[in-house]
Amino acid sequence: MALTRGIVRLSVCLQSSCRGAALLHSARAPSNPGRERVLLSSVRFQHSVPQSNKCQWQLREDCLELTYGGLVMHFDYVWLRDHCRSASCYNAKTNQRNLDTADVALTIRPIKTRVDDETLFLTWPDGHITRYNLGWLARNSYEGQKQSAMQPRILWNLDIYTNANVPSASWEAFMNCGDELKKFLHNFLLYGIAFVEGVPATIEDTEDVTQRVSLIRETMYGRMWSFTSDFSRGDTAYTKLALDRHTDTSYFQEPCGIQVFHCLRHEGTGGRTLLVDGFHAADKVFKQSPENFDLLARVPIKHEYIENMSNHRNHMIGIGPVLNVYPWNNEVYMIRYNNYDRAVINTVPYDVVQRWYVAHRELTMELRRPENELWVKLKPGKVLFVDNWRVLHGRESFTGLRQLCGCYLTRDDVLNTARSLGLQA
Ligand SMILES: C[N+](C)(C)CCCC[C@H](N)C(=O)O
Ligand SMILES: O=C(O)CCC(=O)C(=O)O
Ligand SMILES: [Fe+2]
Repeated sequence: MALTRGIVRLSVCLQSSCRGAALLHSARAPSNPGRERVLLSSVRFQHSVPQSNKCQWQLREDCLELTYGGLVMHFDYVWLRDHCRSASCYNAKTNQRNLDTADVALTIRPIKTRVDDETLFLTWPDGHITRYNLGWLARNSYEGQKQSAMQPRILWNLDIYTNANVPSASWEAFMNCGDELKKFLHNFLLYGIAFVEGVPATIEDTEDVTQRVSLIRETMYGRMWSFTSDFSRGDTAYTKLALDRHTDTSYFQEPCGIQVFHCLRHEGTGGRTLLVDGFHAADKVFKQSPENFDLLARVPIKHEYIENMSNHRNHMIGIGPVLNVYPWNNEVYMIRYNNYDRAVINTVPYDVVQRWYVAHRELTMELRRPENELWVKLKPGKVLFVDNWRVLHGRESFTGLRQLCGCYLTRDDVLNTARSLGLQA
């Protein structure tokens, strides 16, 4: 009877591992190496008392299987010893591990196990007792992580973004009030773009705005940069030409996380900014052709920046797939897409190259659908933050004098600020 229940639960678990296409899961159904062992196992499930309690557990040969809150979880025994949060194993003041993991026998198993209410108690061979809150285990289990997104997002096209009526932050409130900053970051995390309005049109004031959110990521373009179409640098950005949608610094091993733009002046025509949600396009590819999604997530692609100006010489190379996904849930966390800066493809054989071009074409078609394009004219006062790991930007060609200032931000520091305000990031 208990064994039958175990099998039923396992099949539920197998199904649930395929859920969540919104996370951009790959088509490949995860294999479950534990399945056969459960079918052969004759170990009985233990119920925590009372019987009606939602927790069940059994000590299997190679792991502790725990069913709690509708989730079947498997914990390796060394893991259970290693993550002990007792005062001697873990310093709660610094949130650092004290225990030396290398001291744990790789064959360790608890000599006594019990569950009461919300706590799992494990007694180890040396008498040490580890306590785990069941909710903590559920949140920190592989099975739990697999089902949830690291970062909740709203994937958008023009309609979705327009209908959401996302407010811009207003400069005064943004600079002085934590709540306005929190709302701004909340929107930024959801949509990958956010605006602050009413900012004085100077480089200094733009810098002050960014300092509310993060440290600046200095690059070979400088800390705060300000540029016009004077071809002072060896890149198309420094001309009046149109730029198709792209992410910046794809030629860095870690592309810049966030880009800030503030148009300080424009006396002329054109020059609108184009924004496209790269994750929305990736999600479409995933749903239409998982094999293409897989290629974009696996084939390593080089991007390169070679600048040979008299006063600026740079050679940058970055390598990584177009879509970077978390392997445990296939959630996309970074898109690297810049057809201008993409370097020679020489990391895969020709037949993979052929399939990769097909996949790249499908993604490009999605990125180019007019209904996915958001066009905005940046005006003095309006500062735009773009998640450069998610939202592609471009610009219309223009005439006249156009001066744009801005900077890149360190992603870690933006997320750090968001977390410190209580946001999930
Ligand atoms: C923003 N700023 C003008 C400083 C740099 C422009 C960098 C342009 C480069 N092709 C890239 O996409 O990374
Ligand atoms: O001129 C613009 O609006 C943006 C140019 C660009 O893509 C960049 O500076 O990264
Ligand atoms: Fe750019």
